[in-house]
Amino acid sequence: MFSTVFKRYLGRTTMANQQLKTKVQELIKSKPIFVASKQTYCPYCSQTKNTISEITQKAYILELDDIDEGSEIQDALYELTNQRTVPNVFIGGEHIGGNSDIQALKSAGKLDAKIKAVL
Ligand SMILES: N[C@@H](CCC(=O)N[C@@H](CS)C(=O)NCC(=O)O)C(=O)O
Repeated sequence: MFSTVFKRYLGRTTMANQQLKTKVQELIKSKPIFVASKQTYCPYCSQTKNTISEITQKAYILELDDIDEGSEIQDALYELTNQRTVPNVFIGGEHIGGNSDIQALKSAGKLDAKIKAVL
């Protein structure tokens, strides 16, 4: 009995996570710039958002600490990118990485063109 209930619960959970993962994948594909962020305590997120906002206001920003499904979305992003930390940035559907990757692109003089190419 317990095992049946547990399996049903697990099955639903897996399905929900798969649906969420698919939703996240769709967002990443459809948004020119996608940033998973945490607004309450993450200085790396602030720096990334500031850097991107110097180039465009069109970034799609998901504040994971501001939404109910935030931690499940963080799990989905981990499965998709092997990166659990925020910020987690995609440009034109391509996984860029975190703030250090954004700052490295900026320092190399490549961020501006990379962003403008997908807008
Ligand atoms: N090297 C990373 C550092 C990012 C980082 O450490 N982010 C922290 C928040 S400031 C994090 O994701 N901690 C785990 C969590 O919040 O779940 C980068 O450049 O983006």
